[in-house]
Amino acid sequence: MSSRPPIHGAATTASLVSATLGRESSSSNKAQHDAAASTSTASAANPPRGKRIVIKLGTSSILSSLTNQPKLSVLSSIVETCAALRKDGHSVVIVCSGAIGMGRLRMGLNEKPKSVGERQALAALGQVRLIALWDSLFAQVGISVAQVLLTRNDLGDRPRFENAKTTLSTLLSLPFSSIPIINENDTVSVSELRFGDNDTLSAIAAGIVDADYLFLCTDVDGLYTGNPNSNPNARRLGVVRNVALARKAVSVDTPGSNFGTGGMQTKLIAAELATAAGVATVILNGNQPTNILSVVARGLPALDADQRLPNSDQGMVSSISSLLDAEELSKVGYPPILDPPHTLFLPTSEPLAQRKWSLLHALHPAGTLVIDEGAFARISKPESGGRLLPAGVVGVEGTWERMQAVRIVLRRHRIASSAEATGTNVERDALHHSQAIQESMSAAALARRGLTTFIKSSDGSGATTPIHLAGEDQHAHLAEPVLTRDAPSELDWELIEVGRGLANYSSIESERIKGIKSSQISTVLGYADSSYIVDQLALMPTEGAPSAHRSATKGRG
Ligand SMILES: N[C@@H](CCC(=O)OP(=O)(O)O)C(=O)O
Repeated sequence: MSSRPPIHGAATTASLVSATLGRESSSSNKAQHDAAASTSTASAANPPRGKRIVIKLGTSSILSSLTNQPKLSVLSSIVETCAALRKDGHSVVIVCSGAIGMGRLRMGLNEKPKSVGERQALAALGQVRLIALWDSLFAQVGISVAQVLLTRNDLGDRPRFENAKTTLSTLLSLPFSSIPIINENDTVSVSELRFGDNDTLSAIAAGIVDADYLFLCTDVDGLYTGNPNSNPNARRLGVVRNVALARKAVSVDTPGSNFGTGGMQTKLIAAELATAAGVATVILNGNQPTNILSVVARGLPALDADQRLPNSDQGMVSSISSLLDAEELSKVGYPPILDPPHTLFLPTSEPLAQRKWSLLHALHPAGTLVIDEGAFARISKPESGGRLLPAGVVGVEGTWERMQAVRIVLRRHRIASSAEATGTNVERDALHHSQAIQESMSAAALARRGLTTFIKSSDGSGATTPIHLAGEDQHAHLAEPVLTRDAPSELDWELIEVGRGLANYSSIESERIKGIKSSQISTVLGYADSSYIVDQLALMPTEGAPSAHRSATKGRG
């Protein structure tokens, strides 16, 4: 992730920081690097850097489902926990739900709001109470809080994303050194522009502030394979190294709360987003917030790089367990059963750079550019520089202005998807020369993702021949492979999201320049601000992954 401004918390003490640092090694993860730097070089000139910690509090952590009243003792404990973290040099951001619940409490309503208007009105009535409560509690320990309300739209383009980042960084730095308290701006969020749950919002906030830890506080002790209240065989996951694989071990029957909108599914999505940004993510019980201190003090297991999973392996690794087992943990001096109880998701060993992570996960895409296979082959090459020419664009969907984020969706033969699914065979009756060009481009793109494309004989013998990739470069100059057979029917195509980027042209302009050469842009539009239709393009770590953003649908050609 990118560099950050220095953190100025309260005066640091040796206690928790040194306990944390002492456990960590020179493993590849960001937190460990930071910690190692702190232990070895701490001096007045180079003060130890505390952790940046995001704490997400669900409605169930704030309000009692029995009395509907604020859990004052829990809230006070959160305040004491945050004060202790800051005293030890860490900085804290809170993402707090509960505006609608507080609004219901204020207005004496037992029922959940039915209409959007009611929800928005209750959020407006409740948010003021919520922040007033926090303000008065934190004032007791001399800490200033700052209210930050965000919508998806506020993170819709790079300038607004950077604004949010600057505001949060400034709030955490001197002379402010405050605790930002973030919530979704429910009063103006409409359904398609909502985060919907604060788990996702907290993961995005953790990525924005370049956090070391994200704590997802909920009403159970961690992530269980089933509902521990009804299933005696449900067990809590300990240290998870791959969220996508862990998801498979978890039943949909995991508990959520009555008050909130999230559940374990949204926590898994949040963990996936945050760990991809290099943020260790912890699910624990919000009724014992002081447990956060112990988890931060213990630090992360000191693993070698090969014991961790890189981001690009999400969903594709079967040989390594998604969980660290007791033996692996004891080897690195880590308890096999986590006490206090929680589930720890390790950050990926190769966190995405923040620019790429924000494009893939944080910026809200305003629309879609559909590209052909030739264009996909070109943008898959490092030398493409993350830029897309208009020539390879075959479709424009949605409405956007310049510099807004857009999805890049590959339109490819449905047949090619079987290559991805099986990793081996493509059935094909015959290949015309021009089709072979297109196949080789597609095969090359798949090969760069570790997949091989084969031609399977149609004589029933089952013989397969790998597509030879040597010719790929000699065809790379072709702007658009030419098909000699009839255009495929719409059933022959499938659409799959392969990345995201920032649009250099609005959707209206993009519609006019799609499929043309860059040299023709000024003729068509009367001006040409860029030869590329998209800049700063980020491809998904593996094709179409992560699953939360996967969009594989059959569509029109
Ligand atoms: N923004 C909403 C929170 C949405 C919500 O319920 O989230 P959560 O309790 O975390 O599942 C509110 O403040 O009421």
